[in-house]
Amino acid sequence: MATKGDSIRPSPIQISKTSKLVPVTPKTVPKGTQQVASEQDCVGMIDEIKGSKTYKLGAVDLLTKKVDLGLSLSHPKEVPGHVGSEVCQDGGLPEGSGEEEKKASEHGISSASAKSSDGATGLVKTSGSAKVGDHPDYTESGKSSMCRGSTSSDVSNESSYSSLSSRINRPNKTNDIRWEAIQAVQGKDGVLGLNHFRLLKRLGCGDIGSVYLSELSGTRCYFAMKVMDKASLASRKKLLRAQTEREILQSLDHPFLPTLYTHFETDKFSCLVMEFCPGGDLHTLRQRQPGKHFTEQAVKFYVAEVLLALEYLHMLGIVYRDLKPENVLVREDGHIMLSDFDLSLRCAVSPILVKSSSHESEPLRKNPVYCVQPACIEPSCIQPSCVAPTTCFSPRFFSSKSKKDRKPKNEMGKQVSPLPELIAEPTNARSMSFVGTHEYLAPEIIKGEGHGSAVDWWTFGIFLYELLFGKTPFKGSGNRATLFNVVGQPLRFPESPVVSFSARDLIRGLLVKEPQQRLAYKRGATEIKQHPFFEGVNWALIRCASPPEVPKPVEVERIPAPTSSAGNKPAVPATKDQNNYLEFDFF
Ligand SMILES: Nc1ncnc2c1ncn2[C@@H]1O[C@H](COP(=O)(O)OP(=O)(O)OP(=O)(O)O)[C@@H](O)[C@H]1O
Repeated sequence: MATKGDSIRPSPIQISKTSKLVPVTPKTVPKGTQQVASEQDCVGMIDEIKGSKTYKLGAVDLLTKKVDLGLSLSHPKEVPGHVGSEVCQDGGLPEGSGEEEKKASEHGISSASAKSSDGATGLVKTSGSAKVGDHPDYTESGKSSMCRGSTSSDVSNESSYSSLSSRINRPNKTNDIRWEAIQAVQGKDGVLGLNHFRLLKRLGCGDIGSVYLSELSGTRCYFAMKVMDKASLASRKKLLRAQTEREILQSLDHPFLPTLYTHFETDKFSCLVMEFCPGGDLHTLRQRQPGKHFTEQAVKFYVAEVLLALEYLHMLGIVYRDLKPENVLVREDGHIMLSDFDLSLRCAVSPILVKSSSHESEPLRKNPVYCVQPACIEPSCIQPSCVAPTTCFSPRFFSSKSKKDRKPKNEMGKQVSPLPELIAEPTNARSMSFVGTHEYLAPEIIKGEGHGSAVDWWTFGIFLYELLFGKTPFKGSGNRATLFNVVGQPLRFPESPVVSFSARDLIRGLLVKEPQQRLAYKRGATEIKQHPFFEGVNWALIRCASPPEVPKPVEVERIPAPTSSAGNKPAVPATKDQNNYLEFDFF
């Protein structure tokens, strides 16, 4: 949600492996961490990318020249960072939730998802405002709905699937009032649809859809609903991306990753209902800091949480591939949520328990403790309850003691690493896709050498650098120059702000151009957690630590719903064809 700020990045790029990316040989682009690639080498490399068919479709036009495609967006103010390859074609706000079935069907909502006749009752007819985060009045238990299937005969297969998927047990959501509210409505009405929600405000627009702040009608439970226009996805060949994102979201249950409360389809739209993060994203938050960079303590907090999220994803065989501050959202409690999985790669993973909770160190190649299935790429194969070690955090996150008061290292070791050590690094994954955001692209992606999970550790290094210094290390005057720098320029640190030796040392370890030499290549997040930068972090309990900043509750204006006599204005916003989104027209 990088709506403001001085550095608006282009949207990520993606060229699938079917594009004719010709890997650059070591001869053309020198390997090694400190070698400098000549401009000629990189020109050759980029020309080869440019020559591919996919390039001509637009995605990598960003490498060499600015394309205006993204500038035709209807809401340029709301979608900065998206001057990239694709126009946001989500078709605007979907049909009015809570509107009568007739109107809904006129505008493309299937009778299945719009069938609830009490949709209108969900419209709040009082004025005033409510704070997001207030506990809802809603008290009905959803538990009885857990085993009830949809009774609707006209729901699509996908809708039925979504209602089933939302019943997956998620231990992290046991006491979540939103979860219960969704379950209760599902139990009452069967499959959820747009008519169950009030779309209050557009939060932003990505490459494959728009995200709206939504209220589950009558519950004061707020969600972020990602709405994707299916026809647009199909015509732009983005269906697979959308499906990947949905399947990944369905498999997650982690405090720093999004909860997918439900998913449903209408004739026209595919909708993902997720947790709403009122704190915006770290890119926007960083711009508000003095000097436009975070303090080292704040950085330690944010990157530690991101690290745990990445560790969990790797355990599931998911290479995230798009880490950047824009994708790290701040929840209402100030903790983070990594969002946006449409560029992620799913692959096989073979977790190895290298150390049990005592300090044994013999590698256990069988995995009796964890039940992540080796080589299982289907999220449904993974039991969320098997990954408990990554879900606990520390109330005393930062060591507040002075150096002389600190316990000897071995005692600290006992305090901070009592957990078993598990390596679940999908290092053998190989993708030839050209995906990511220029300033964050790993050298092996740019060189087309094939990449695996080590790209996430590279981007983690860039992310750490940007939060600390307020800029990324290899940014050039344009995208092309940035790519040259990533591949060939050595890492340098600015003189200010002053950053600790351990932070710089960690960045140096992560931003090694050769993936095999990079920190965490072999043992994943475990290697990073043990770096002195994180000394004193109690990984098991970070969730209870005080965040650097807790967002103010968002005021949601309760605009009275129009009565049926106020019908001279359309109850739904205009579509993009009318080139005029009327977001608040109805609400
Ligand atoms: N759960 C959420 N809570 C609050 N805002 C969100 C949430 N999810 C997404 N957003 C905001 O909505 C906007 C669109 O998000 P979305 O994930 O669709 O795309 P994106 O991250 O901009 O990029 P991409 O093009 O890779 O999909 C972003 O600005 C994001 O910050």
